[in-house]
Amino acid sequence: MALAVNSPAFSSLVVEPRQYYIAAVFIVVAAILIHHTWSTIHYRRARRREAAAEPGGEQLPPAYPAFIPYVGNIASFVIDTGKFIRQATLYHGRLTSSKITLLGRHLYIFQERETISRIMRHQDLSSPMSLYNFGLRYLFGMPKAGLVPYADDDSGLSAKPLPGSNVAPEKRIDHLLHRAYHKAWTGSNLDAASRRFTHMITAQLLYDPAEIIPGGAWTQLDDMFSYFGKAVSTALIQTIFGPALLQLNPGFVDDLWVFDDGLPWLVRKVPSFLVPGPYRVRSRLQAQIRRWYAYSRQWFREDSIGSVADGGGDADPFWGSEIIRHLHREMLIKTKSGGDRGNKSGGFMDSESLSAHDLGMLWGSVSNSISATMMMASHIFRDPVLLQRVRSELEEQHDFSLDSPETETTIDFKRLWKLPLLCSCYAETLRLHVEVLLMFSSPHSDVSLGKWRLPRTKIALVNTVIAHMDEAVWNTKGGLYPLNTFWADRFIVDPADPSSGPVRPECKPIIRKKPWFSTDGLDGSWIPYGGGPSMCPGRFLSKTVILSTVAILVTKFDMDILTDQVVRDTWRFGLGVARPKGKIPARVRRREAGENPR
Ligand code: HEM
Repeated sequence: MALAVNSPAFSSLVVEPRQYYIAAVFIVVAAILIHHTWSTIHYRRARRREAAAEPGGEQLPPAYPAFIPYVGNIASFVIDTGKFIRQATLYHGRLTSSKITLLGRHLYIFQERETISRIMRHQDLSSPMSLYNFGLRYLFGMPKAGLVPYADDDSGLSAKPLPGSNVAPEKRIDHLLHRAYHKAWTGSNLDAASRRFTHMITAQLLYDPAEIIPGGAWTQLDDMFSYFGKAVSTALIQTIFGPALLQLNPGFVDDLWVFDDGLPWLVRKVPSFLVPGPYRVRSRLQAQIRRWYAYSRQWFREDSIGSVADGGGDADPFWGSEIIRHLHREMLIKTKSGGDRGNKSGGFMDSESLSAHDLGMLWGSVSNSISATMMMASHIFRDPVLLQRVRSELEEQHDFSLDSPETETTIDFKRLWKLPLLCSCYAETLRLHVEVLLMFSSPHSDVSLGKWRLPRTKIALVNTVIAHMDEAVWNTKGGLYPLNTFWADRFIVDPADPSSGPVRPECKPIIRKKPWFSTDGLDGSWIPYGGGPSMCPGRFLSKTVILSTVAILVTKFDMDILTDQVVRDTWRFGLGVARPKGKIPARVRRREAGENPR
């Protein structure tokens, strides 16, 4: 029997397009839910197997559940990276390690303390070149040609190339750079740079020709963070890069701040047609750096090095310091015609790429140091008792007081390093505020990390925040000083008080007579500068920058911070030392010699 097309029976058999869509959506949702349930069951089983595993049994960290295969955990990772990593590495209240998937790419997050210690001691692990490539390309705008030497180098950063690598010694860009940084900021060069910095920051903070903060009177600052932060930027840039860069480009420091604000867009790879601002300021900064190159190439002479007016040591008024001269000698492509284009006969990159590299170095050193300095200062100024204790320690143990002469550099950075309370505040600031995802990789062979294994070429992540908040390690004095709060004395071990010190009382030796600053027992737990061969080479200069600036601020200024609403900017997670969201208004007063402490 034939069915008429326009009959009611026929139309009841016809499926409307809308019904197709509904069925398709239903199938997709069902598939997503099935995948999530399956991956959750798999994850839990793996965790149970982990708990039952014999000691020494080595396995891959289990995959953290995701809704959609391939896409994996990308949405949670991008929206709130810090929160997601915490969730992915906590199982039944215990820190652990997991594999996550981001658009088909597998990453391994390791968070147990013992595993972090092993990572930091492992000679085959160093920062992955893919990280450098990502940072230099997307954050600092290095052209593709400049990235090639990084991509080609799988030899690691240590003096001995990684087993399995065949990179020629002169092409080992990772090692050559790391060695140069190390030389720049240790030994006599570190002493000279520290002296230059303390000299310049004293000048920046104590001489205020525009009288923005006149002596004696209270002045309201719209944002104390940016006012004092700019002084630190200027002093640190001059210490490393010399005075010419800023003299030629008076807007450079302001541009660097604007760039810093835009970095969260760049790190998420949001294209320039959607957010043109950060790309524009980045190009402007690179052009300013190249203008400085041209000027310094023209005027620098070997006998410019070491002039007393520029701070002596390795300083010169054009390139600033030996590390910058070294980078220009060794990194820039050498050509027969003497410029940086034409027939190549050595070096790694042209001026355009080098200006992206230098922008990265400028930002990395300046942004982290400013944030750490201002966070440490604001913790001290917020607590009048602590402020008084820090002032007294500086006066009694360092002879640095309100009455110290301002006409010369009065800060002795080596003595600052010996002040237990100041150093404890410094270490506690970094514990509380450094938010970095450390990355490690082994290009040639799988790496054994105790109970876990990291496959070759895969990337391992360590979140400093989780390590810095590990209840199993850190001392809270029985819960009196929770780990999400600032406890100025956390890093002081007092022989008279068995419950003192940074690590839980049951795991520390007490051997001295006087209270002292200590990071003993914190392997894999206090890692603001990373660890192992790739640890931050600027950490010693950074400590001097932070301690000397805070010493001057607390001694020579009074400050009332006018807001309690300091909210951590989660949008910036992973970009170094966390800084507050929004401005920090403050009432500031220059203290005058001879006046009584408040
Ligand atoms: C509070 C301030 C600072 C913090 C928290 C910090 C932290 C870090 C971290 C976590 C790394 C990566 C380490 C790794 O890959 O394992 C790093 C690398 C680096 N830091 Fe710092 N840093 C600070 C200040 C400085 C300063 C002042 C300088 C320069 C004087 C500097 C120069 C560098 C350089 C050049 C690298 C790359 C090292 C390499 O390629 O071998 N940092 N820093």
